[in-house]
Amino acid sequence: MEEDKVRGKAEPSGWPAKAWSLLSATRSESPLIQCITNFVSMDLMANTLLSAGASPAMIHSADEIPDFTPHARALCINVGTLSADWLPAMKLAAQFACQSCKPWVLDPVAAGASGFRLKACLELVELKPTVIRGNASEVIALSKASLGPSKGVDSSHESTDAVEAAKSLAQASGAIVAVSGAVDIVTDGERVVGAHNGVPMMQRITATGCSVTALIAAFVAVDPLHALEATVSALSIFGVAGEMGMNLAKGPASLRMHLIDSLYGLDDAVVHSRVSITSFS
Ligand SMILES: Nc1ncnc2c1ncn2[C@@H]1O[C@H](COP(=O)(O)OP(=O)(O)O)[C@@H](O)[C@H]1O
Ligand SMILES: Cc1ncsc1CCOP(=O)(O)O
Ligand SMILES: [Mg+2]
Repeated sequence: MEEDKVRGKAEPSGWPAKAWSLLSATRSESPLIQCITNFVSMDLMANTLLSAGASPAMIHSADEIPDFTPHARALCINVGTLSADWLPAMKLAAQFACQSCKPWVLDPVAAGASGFRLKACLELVELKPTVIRGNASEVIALSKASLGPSKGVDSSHESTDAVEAAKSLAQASGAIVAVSGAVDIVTDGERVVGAHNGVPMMQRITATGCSVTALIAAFVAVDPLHALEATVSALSIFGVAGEMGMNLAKGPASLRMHLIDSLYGLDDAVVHSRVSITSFS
């Protein structure tokens, strides 16, 4: 019962306890997370989930979705290397997740880079993701339903430029919307909460954004009734792992390794001293 209280809505001063409770639950429950993701991120995403205690399955064939998706605790869909033949499976999996009352999380990689990609992302948003996590340029493109001045998968905006876009996307879609960056912003359309952890070098490793989206799926899997809290906690915990990893790293390649090791080794004391989450409204 005590655990239920801690897993509920975090009071402003209760964020570190909330984040620790969600990481602990992920370690003890080892939720099965189905990931339909891009070719670049498959390895780092699976290793991020494993190091956090979750159980990843990179299963994307439409032939397997009716049998498999209802058994997953959450689904992560990432359009990073999208092609027309993958989209039907993504939509089918989202539909199965919704029918089975399982949370699902969308990563709209490079949403504003092409008309094909933007249309696909908008169609996926129609299928009611629990959480949408992108960088600022992706969230602005999705919110305005328009192509952007695109740097491809990287952002040309700061996360703070995307607060209004995130709120309006959350209101229009019913999803929790997270914008990653120097400060990670999370909103349900009304509340706006920021996670202040992480290091700039995380942008120099491909698929850190994809991987934190999968970690969000794991945290939402263990606390589906508090998706905003789970989302901001996952972003903060991943950022703390980056900070701890940076203490040992010499550059992006060793940060990739040390980030994973740090996520695996995070303890109560480090989480309580490092998690930095504040409410903006
Ligand atoms: N300037 C920064 N300072 C600290 N952490 C950052 C910074 N930029 C990105 N991050 C972190 O790196 C991870 C990936 O975010 P981001 O680069 O925005 O995503 P994407 O790779 O999808 O563009 C997130 O955990 C985010 O918090
Ligand atoms: C480089 C690249 N190209 C297509 S998907 C991808 C990975 C993007 O990963 P992230 O959004 O986490 O930087
Ligand atoms: Mg990304």
